[in-house]
Amino acid sequence: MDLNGLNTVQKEAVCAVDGPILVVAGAGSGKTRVLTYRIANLIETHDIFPSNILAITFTNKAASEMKSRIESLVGPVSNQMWIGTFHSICVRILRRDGEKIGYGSDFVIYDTTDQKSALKSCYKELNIDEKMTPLKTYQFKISGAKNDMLTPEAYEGLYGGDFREREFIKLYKRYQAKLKQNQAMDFDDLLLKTLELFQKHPDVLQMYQNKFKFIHVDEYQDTNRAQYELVKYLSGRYHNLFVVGDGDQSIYRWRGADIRNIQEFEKDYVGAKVYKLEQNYRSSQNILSLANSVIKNNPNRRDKMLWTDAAEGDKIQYYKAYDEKDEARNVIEQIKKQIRDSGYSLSDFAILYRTNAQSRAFEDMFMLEGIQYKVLGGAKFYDRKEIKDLMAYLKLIVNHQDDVSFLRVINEPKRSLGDRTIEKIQIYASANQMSLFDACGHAVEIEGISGKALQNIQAFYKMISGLRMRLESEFVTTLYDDLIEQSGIVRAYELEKTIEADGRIDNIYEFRVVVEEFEKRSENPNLRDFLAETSLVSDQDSLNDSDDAVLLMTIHASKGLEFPVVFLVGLEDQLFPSFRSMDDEEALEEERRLCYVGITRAEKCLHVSHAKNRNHFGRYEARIPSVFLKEMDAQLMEGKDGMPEIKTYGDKKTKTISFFDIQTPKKKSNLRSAAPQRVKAPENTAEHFSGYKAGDKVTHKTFGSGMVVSMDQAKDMITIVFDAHGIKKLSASMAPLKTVD
Ligand SMILES: Nc1ncnc2c1ncn2[C@@H]1O[C@H](COP(=O)(O)OP(=O)(O)OP(=O)(O)O)[C@@H](O)[C@H]1O
Ligand SMILES: [Mg+2]
Repeated sequence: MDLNGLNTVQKEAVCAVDGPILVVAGAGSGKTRVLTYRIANLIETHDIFPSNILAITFTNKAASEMKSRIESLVGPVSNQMWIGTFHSICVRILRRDGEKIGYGSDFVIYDTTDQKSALKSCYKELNIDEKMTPLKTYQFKISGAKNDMLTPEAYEGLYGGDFREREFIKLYKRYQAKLKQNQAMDFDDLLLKTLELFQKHPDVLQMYQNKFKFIHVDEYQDTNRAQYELVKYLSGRYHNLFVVGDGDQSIYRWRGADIRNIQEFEKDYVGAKVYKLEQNYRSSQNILSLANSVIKNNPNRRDKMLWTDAAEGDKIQYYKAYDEKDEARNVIEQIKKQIRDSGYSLSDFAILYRTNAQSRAFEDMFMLEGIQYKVLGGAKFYDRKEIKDLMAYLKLIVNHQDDVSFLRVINEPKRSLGDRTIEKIQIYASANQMSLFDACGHAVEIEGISGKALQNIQAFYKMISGLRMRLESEFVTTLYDDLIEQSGIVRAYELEKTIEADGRIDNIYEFRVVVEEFEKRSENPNLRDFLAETSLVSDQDSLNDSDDAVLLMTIHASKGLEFPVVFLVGLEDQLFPSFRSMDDEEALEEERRLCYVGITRAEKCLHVSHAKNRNHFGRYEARIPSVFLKEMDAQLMEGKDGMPEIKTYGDKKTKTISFFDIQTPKKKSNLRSAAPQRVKAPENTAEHFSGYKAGDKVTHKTFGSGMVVSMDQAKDMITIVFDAHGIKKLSASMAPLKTVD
């Protein structure tokens, strides 16, 4: 096997075969690359069967990237290997063997929204007031208990105490019972139930221990207790466990991740070999030094040497914005400038922020300018109402027991069924111990349901049962098409005749593309697997590599990824670090690690910014720059737009001057340029404009056909009136426009 793409230590780690192995190293040092090569090497050089290999990654995207890299190294035999996230591996195990602990292979997976609806009905049944205890509070508490592997009973044993704890325990028990009754599991359950299966059925565990002779885990620093145990169980026989990670990038403490798992690996796995990688291949020297100037403020960390062969590179670009709109405006100006001056394309840029809500200011500005962008995670595709509805339909087709999905779609689109009618179905179902859907099969017997309501319920029952009968024999796309047709969901939106409804119809067809793609890539496509896969779509997964668009995502979602140019925005106290962490030392350290992750995503160029004012939940507030910004080594940075240039102060004597000490300079003459720096129009802009003139007919990728109204060369702006979307001002050089003859 060709190991030329590796340095000496990387090679040693790749070639180590037996026993527990830990690779610890800073960001961008090739940990994921080593893990990938090692798997290929096991197959190629040591003739290990791919079916004896397990690789656990942090996101589905990382899994599919690894799959294709391994496939390119060893060919299609790689298909027999298990690669996936903890959750998807557990789904696979439970689909095969879950019946031993009382789950049919058709169990459904509840995402956070389903989880909330289930909780909501538990609240109702137990008379818990949502105003006193928001759903989120107990949802979080349940997840916390599960991450610590505490069942309701175990939790009760530990914290039986006061009224609120007793209320919580009651709720936790009811919630678990409800899930069981619906043949459903939430994300945390997937891990717990797998562990339960292994504990109760040693023969099943043994089978998997024998199968997975070689086990790999990427991003090991972010494993929680349950994940740690799972790995421990699976590797219990052969002890061939290969994990890679970086303590400085542990950013999921709030989800129960325990940094000690990596710190104590050598104790947990006796005889473990440890490799440390020190060369960074991702970032320029300036970016690395900046990352170090921040992370070194965390006490209790192992200091790592991280160096690079790469040149110093560009200075870090700093921008103090007036408010969040100005921050977004600056980002777009910089993107345009770098595209013109340095030949980058849109997909080379990523905007990273602390909270999802920050994306809006950027989205608005991108839309205004007609620049393609993509938001990873957040309230995008899979969170949309119509997609949730369709998922619920599909879930109900697969699993009739699923009351949560039933309630979501029974009256969607409207079937003239009032709350009273639904209540009657609920009463009948619970009296006869059947699911709500099954109760619909007995609708004639239900007191008080007759006429139109009865007909509609029966039609609904017939439709879902009919689709279910064809589950095994039909293409998933055919089922999907028939569902749309028979449920009347599109027709109902068509009747609304609003732009919003049109958008929803578009999404429903967009979702069909998702189904179709699934069908193309799976060996044995079926609806159950489709649902399992889509329920697990994590933040990173809506990313489609081929599209040329600027990427927007939270720093959490950017883990493991890399981009030529990164904008780290919103560096303000209370936002980043988040307000929750301000008085909690450990939480603040976690935020600092998050900042380290953000900085180290950048390859060539990093921009950091903060706003002096920000609209925060509808209030306009003055903001204080982030403590992390103060920690960043000022000498590596370059100011802009009215800010003093940091470089001017970069002589040796003033080396320790903090970035913020120099914001109000005494001597003006020290400033290199205090005047706002205008982006110089590049030589060839005229050509862009000479391409268009007022009256030209054009087409735009998103807005369709339209006519040029006017142009402003200095601002790189072109105004177009679109047939279907009205007047838009777009960037002349970047908007995806074509002239029509
Ligand atoms: N020996 C090498 N020669 C050339 N490029 C390398 C080498 N090792 C790693 N790289 C490249 O460096 C970049 C970072 O590697 P990789 O993503 O594996 O790092 P990582 O340690 O997993 O980072 P992170 O901590 O962010 O997950 C990738 O583009 C990878 O292809
Ligand atoms: Mg990695």
